[in-house]
Parts: sequence; structure tokens; C-alpha cells
Amino acid sequence: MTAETLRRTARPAWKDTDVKTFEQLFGELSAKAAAGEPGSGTVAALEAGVHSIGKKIVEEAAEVWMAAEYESTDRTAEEISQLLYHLQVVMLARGITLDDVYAHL
Ligand SMILES: N=c1c2ncn([C@@H]3O[C@H](COP(=O)(O)OP(=O)(O)OP(=O)(O)O)[C@@H](O)[C@H]3O)c2ncn1[C@@H]1O[C@H](COP(=O)(O)O)[C@@H](O)[C@H]1O
Repeated sequence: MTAETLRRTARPAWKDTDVKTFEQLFGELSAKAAAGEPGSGTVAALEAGVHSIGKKIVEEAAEVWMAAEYESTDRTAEEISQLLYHLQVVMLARGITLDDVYAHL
């Protein structure tokens, strides 16, 4: 088994193998939410609501902090990617667009 095959098979089910940008991920999540795609973790998170999504954001933020202090650069980047994902989910839950956020950057 090659290292690349091993890397891909070791990924959790929710992680697809495509590399994507922040904007591309938001487009993908928007489409899944609009379609109510069966089996989508994003759709399930949206159904669970803002309170549940908010708790996940706090959890992931703490994991970013711990990784930044005690773990590798790659692990920290991975935790940051998960925090960004959950921030996008709360954006969808509140009907906030990328431009709404960019207006404040
Ligand atoms: N980038 C992500 C992503 N990052 C984080 N997560 C979710 O956030 C959780 C974070 O992982 P943890 O290691 O903290 O997991 P955990 O605490 O054991 O997880 P839970 O038990 O709380 O689910 C994962 O289990 C996923 O549910 C993500 N879920 C989906 N995506 C991407 O979103 C897109 C749509 O996904 P679906 O809606 O599931 O099709 C795809 O491109 C995915 O790659």
C-alpha cells in the first residue's frame, strides 16, 4: 500500500479526498443544505440547531488552542480546518454569507 493510499484510507468517513478552499467548502455546504442531502453531517448539524453547532465551535476552538500549544503544525492545521468547517455551518444556520463576513475583515 502506498503512503497516499494509506493516508486516504485512514481518513474518517466525513472527510472526502478533495482539496478545497474556504470558498469552495462553503459552496459545497450551501448546496448540501439547500438539497437536504441525506447522510450529510452538515444537514444533520443544521437540523440540530445553533445551540448544538455553537457547542461544537467552542470544542473545536479549544482543540485548536491545545494543538497550537502542544502538537505539531500539521495537527494544528487540521484542528483549524475543523473549526473553519463548524464556523461555516453556523453561518449557514444563521443565513450569513461569505460577503457578510468579508465586510468585517
Ligand atoms: N471539513 C469537514 C469537517 N470538519 C469537521 N467536520 C465534523 O466535525 C467533527 C470534528 O471531528 P472531531 O475529531 O472533533 O470529532 P469528534 O468530536 O469525535 O466528532 P463528533 O463525535 O462530535 O462528530 C467531525 O466528526 C465531522 O463531523 C467536518 N465535516 C465535514 N467536512 C467537509 O464538509 C463537506 C460536507 O460534509 P457532509 O455534510 O458530511 O457531507 C465535505 O467536504 C467534508 O469533507
